Amino acid sequence: MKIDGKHFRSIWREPSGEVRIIDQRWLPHELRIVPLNTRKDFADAIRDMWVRGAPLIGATAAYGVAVQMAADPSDTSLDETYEVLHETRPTAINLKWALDEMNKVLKPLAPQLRAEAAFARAAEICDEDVETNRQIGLHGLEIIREIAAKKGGGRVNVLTHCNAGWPATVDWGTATSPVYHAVEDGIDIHVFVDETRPRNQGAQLTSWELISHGVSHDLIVDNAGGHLMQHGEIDLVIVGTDRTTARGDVCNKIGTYLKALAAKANGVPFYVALPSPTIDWTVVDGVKEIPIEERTGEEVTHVQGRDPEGKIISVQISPDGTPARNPAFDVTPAELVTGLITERGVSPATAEGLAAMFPEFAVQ
Ligand SMILES: CSC[C@@H](O)[C@@H](O)C(=O)COP(=O)(O)O
Repeated sequence: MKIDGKHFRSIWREPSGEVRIIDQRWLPHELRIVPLNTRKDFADAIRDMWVRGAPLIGATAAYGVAVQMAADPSDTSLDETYEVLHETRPTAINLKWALDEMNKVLKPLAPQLRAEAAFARAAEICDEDVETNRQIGLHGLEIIREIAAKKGGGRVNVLTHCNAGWPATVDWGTATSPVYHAVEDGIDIHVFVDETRPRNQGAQLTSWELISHGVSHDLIVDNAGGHLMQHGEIDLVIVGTDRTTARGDVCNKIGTYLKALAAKANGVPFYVALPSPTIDWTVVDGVKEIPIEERTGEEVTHVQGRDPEGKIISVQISPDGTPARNPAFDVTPAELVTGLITERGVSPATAEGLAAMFPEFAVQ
């Protein structure tokens, strides 16, 4: 998508061979592009959220393997790299998926052939992500078109949580892709953006990308969604996911579950946009089985923003020494999900629905 009219992906390889990312810690206030040169750079970038969002975490890990293969293509190095990158963040399954994809290609190869093959597969993973998200957008567009038609062409209001936009993927985004396609289709569409405490991905990233693309939106506090639904101001919810189970339980940014409950209580359709690498076919009960990342309490006791001089600063908002819990994700049970918007179409959030859509992956 575009920044100041120029097309960007969230990760790319320069003609010189260097892998670069947008360091998302400074958005929306500063656009900092940084190279990732070593395995440690890649691990730090994922763990400390220079990059974030399930699909982008996977793509970054793939390039991390490639860069390490250029430095040391031995079996030991390949195995260690899997471990080092895998332990950076526990919840998004795309990380493991991408590392497994890399291993599938690299393990059978002689070490001297690994670097080139690794860069080629990492580039493919990125291209596949872009196309997958484009397809998700087209399937999501059908849902939005139907709602627009029911409203006689009136404004379609979408609520979204966290950032499941293009900075969370290689391009297009998952939850935002249907929105961008709707805009292109000429549909009058408006997005309510949950700020998404504690890291404020909605306030800092979703608002930023929607402004950049001229998409009508309002930033709202996390607790406003239920009120807006009660008053008929939301037509549908679309969120992303970090891991979806074989029966359609959806793990996503903390707070998603509360939005799903409010949507159910108010008869608002609740959709989840997901590329198939986000499905963990080995897991059924999301609440019991998905590891939920616990991040530092400092993300809760402090907020980051720009001061009047334009400097990016962190401000403490609670008393000194306040203990804080910071679970980063929650699980929305499948029965609260209206549908899963995948690259192959919209599936019901059921084991049967997902297995019918992806028969080659479903565990029998
Ligand atoms: C397309 S992204 C879906 C999710 O990855 C997104 O909504 C989300 O929860 C991101 O969490 P983050 O902690 O910023 O990596």
